[in-house]
Amino acid sequence: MRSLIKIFSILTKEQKKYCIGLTIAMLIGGTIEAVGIGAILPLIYIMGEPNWLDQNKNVGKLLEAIGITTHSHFVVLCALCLIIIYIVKNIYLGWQSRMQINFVMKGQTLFAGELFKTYLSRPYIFHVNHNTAILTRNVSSGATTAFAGVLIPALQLVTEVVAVFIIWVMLVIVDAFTAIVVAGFLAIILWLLIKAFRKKIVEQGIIQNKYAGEMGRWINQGLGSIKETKVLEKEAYFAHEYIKGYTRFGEANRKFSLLNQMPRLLIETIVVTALLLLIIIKICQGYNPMDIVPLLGVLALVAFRLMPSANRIISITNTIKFQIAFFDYMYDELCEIRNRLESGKADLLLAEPSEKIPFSKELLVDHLVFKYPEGQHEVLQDVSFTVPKGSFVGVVGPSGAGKTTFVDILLGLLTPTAGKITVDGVDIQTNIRGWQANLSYVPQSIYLIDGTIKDNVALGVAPEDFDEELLIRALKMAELYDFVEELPKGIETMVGERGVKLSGGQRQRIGIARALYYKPEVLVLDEATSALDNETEKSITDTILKLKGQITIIAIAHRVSTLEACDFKVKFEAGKATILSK
Ligand SMILES: Nc1ncnc2c1ncn2[C@@H]1O[C@H](COP(=O)(O)OP(=O)(O)OP(=O)(O)O)[C@@H](O)[C@H]1O
Repeated sequence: MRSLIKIFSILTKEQKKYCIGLTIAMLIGGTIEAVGIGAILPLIYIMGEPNWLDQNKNVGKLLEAIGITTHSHFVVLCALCLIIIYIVKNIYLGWQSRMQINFVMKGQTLFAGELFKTYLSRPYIFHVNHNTAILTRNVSSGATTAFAGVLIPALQLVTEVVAVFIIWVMLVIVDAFTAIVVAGFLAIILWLLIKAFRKKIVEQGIIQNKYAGEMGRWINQGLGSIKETKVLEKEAYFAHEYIKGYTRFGEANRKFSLLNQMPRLLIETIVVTALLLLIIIKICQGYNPMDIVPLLGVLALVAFRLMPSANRIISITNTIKFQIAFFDYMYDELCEIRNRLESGKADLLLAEPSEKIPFSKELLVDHLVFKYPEGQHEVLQDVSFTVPKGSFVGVVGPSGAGKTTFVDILLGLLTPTAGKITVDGVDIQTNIRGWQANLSYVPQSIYLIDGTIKDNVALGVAPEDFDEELLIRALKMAELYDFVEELPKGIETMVGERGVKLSGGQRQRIGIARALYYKPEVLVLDEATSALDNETEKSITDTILKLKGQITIIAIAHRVSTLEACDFKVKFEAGKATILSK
């Protein structure tokens, strides 16, 4: 019940309405199902009673009116009615399944998309602290678990309980006392079994969930660094770690499947044993076996009608319990999505590019302090300097000095612990998107999508906004144009996953072309030319320098040649920054 309320609470108002409609449809479906099962009994009864029409004169008269006078004709009529009941029942159940599948698929698609949006929009520091494999698992399985793993089983549980109740009422009509005693007996067994297995099943759900993430992590790590994996001959290591995770994952699934089978076998054993014990006791008490046949017949009928439903109830309850750990883990995020969808703010999450913050004078780094949430000490301590618009600033310093951290703050990815960066007096933190609209960034390692050169340079640009002239200009500036021109497919050449079909230097130059395509006001380079040979590096630096004065360049670099033309250098060391004139 708690799960049902919880799962219901993640739905939007519209989904709740649909869900209530679906529940009603499922209840009707359950009733029709029960009626379908029950309807066979009267047919069998009538077939065994050749004098039925004589005993029920009123019905007989009615049937006469439609030309049915013999018992055989009456049986044929009943059979035809049953055929119609079954056809109608199954058409209805087919329609109900369609409704159910539509609801699940639409809900899953909506929530999975929103979950991906949620993660994309989380601050950079969230991604620093979260493993991508876990986020991938959440996006791909979170919504499926909520809808197909918990919500639908919960609705099935409700309908199953109602169907059982209807079957039970029908059995009460046949033999009230026996139906009540057997149902009470089955209910106690059911309750005891659900209680006995609950803890173990939840435990296995937690384990399965944990190792699903672990497996993803080892796949990413092994395949993501395939070169190192091969050269260091670590194939066996990654395979072993993955298999270790999969074994635990498989073990949890195996235990769950076993635990899920147990109740069915136990119920059957208990019910059959109880019936047979009853025979033995009655015979020991001196009853004639023939005398106990009628009682046993009814008992067996009640027990065997209710047993499959009892099994289904346990199986559905167990499935929910198995999934509930992951659902609970995802609950807050799913609620957050619901709130966003209901407030109509879903589209604001991935906002359109904002208006640029005007940048006409200077960029001021003002007493900047930064400490990583899980870091031991301040990486930046009271860093201050000014970058006039149009200047070229070199950022230098030993490894681990905080250069990338500074750049990440400048890019609006990290929030300073204290101090600020202002653009013409406006704190960038007050309008990060507006500030980012001025920026282009070339990181140390470029991430290329598995698309064409054009897709990678004009990344995310809609076909109607694509500007070929800008692309050619950017390729020329990044010293890539000649290379691309020689390719049979030119800018339509596929680069392979993460650009595996290109050299390191070509990948780097695509990154530079990508940054230049957007005609930024501020170009931030983090070791952007370090993968290039001296000649190409010089020629790209010269091209970029032609932009000097028009755009502001902030470049982390180690090579003296890259920094030759800079206006001044900022040296980071032990958290402090000092200005070095060229
Ligand atoms: N997520 C993090 N949590 C805690 N500490 C971190 C985190 N990321 C970086 N650091 C620490 O912050 C310090 C500065 O790192 P940063 O990457 O900014 O240095 P860097 O000057 O760019 O080095 P390099 O030239 O080697 O790239 C390092 O001591 C690093 O260990």
